[in-house]
Amino acid sequence: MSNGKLILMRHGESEWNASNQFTGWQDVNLTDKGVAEGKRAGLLLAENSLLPDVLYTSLLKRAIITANLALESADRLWIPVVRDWRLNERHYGALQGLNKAETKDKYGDEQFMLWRRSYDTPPPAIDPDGEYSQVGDPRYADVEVPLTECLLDVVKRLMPYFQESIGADLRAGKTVLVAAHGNSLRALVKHLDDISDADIAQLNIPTGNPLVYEVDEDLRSVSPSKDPLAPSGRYLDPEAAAAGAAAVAAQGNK
Ligand SMILES: O=C(O)[C@@H](CO)OP(=O)(O)O
Repeated sequence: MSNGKLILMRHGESEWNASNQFTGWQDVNLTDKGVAEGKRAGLLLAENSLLPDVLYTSLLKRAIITANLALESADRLWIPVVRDWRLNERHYGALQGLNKAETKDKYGDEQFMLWRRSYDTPPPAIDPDGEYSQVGDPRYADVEVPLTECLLDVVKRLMPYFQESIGADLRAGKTVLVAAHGNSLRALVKHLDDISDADIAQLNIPTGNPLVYEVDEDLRSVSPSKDPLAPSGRYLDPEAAAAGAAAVAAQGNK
C-alpha cells in the first residue's frame, strides 16, 4: 500500500499574532481573520479532494478551533481526533507576552534573530510563577512543562511522536491533517525536506494555508527540496502562502 498524504496546517491568525506578541504555549484565541482562514482552509481541502481521515492537533485552542472550522467546511467533523502536547508551539520562555518589535528594538537584530530563529539557542527561561508560565496548568499534569525551548528541543519532543503515532496512520495510507503552529510545523518541514540546521532559520510558515506532502517510507518528502524558501510541499493557496510567509519573517519590523 502506498503511504498516505500529510497535510500540515498552521492555525489561523491569533489575537497575539495580530498584536505582534511572542505566544508560545500561551493559549490565545483566533481573530475574525483567523476564523475566516480556518473556514477557507476547509474549502481548499474539499476543492482539492484532500479529505482528511484523521486529525492531529496540539493542546492549544488556536490550532483546535482552526481545525474544527476547516473540518466543518470540508464536512469532515466526524473524523477521529488525536490531541497531543508534542504538537504545541515552541515554548518561548521569558519572551512569551512580549511585543516582537519592541523586543527587537531593545536587544538588537542579532539577539532577536538568535532567539527567534536559531536552531539551538533558547530564549531566557520564564519564571515558573510568572503570568505567562504554564506550570500547574491541568492539561499538562503528566508533562514536564518546559520553561523555554529552542527549535532543537521541539524536534526532540515531536519527531519520535511523529514517527510512531502520526507515522502509523501515514503508513496505513491515510490522509492525515496536522493542525499545529509556526515552529512545531517548522520542525516537521525540516525533517520532511531535509533542511539543514542553519538553513531552517529562513523558513516561515503562513497561517491557515494547508501544505500538502507526499511521503516515502522514511516519512520524508518524496522529493525533498532542502531549500527553506521553497519547501517541496504544495500550498493549496500558493500566492497567499508567499505573502503570509514574508509577513511572518517581517514581524520584528512592525
Ligand atoms: O510567537 C510565537 O509563538 C511564534 C508563532 O506565532 O512566533 P515566531 O514566528 O516569532 O516564532
